[in-house]
Amino acid sequence: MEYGEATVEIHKDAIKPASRVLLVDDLVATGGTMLAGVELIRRSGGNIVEACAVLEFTDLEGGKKIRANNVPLFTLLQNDGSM
Ligand SMILES: O=P(O)(O)OC[C@H]1O[C@H](OP(=O)(O)OP(=O)(O)O)[C@H](O)[C@@H]1O
Ligand SMILES: Nc1ncnc2[nH]cnc12
Repeated sequence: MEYGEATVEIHKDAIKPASRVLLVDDLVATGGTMLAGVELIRRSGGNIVEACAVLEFTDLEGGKKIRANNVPLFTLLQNDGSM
């Protein structure tokens, strides 16, 4: 997602209506992957209670975009530089 295009899919029945969802990934870089997950979960009728990741590259501002979409995001480590 960071440098091109990718597809994120979910099973139609993966999220029961009004489910409380915790969205977990290892890394937030541009935020594209997590935002695709947010959209899929919300379209499926789920409520995202919180999202979390081990590492956030703050220079890419993906975390900012996720939080701007009303998703409380917790990241364990933040690095200002994306390797
Ligand atoms: O915030 P983004 O810019 O979307 O990047 C974060 C995503 O990139 C990595 O996945 P990747 O697609 O590289 O596959 P991988 O998990 O198999 O390494 C990582 O696991 C996240 O899911
Ligand atoms: N900048 C990055 N470094 C390492 N893994 C990644 N996955 C997505 N973006 C990445």
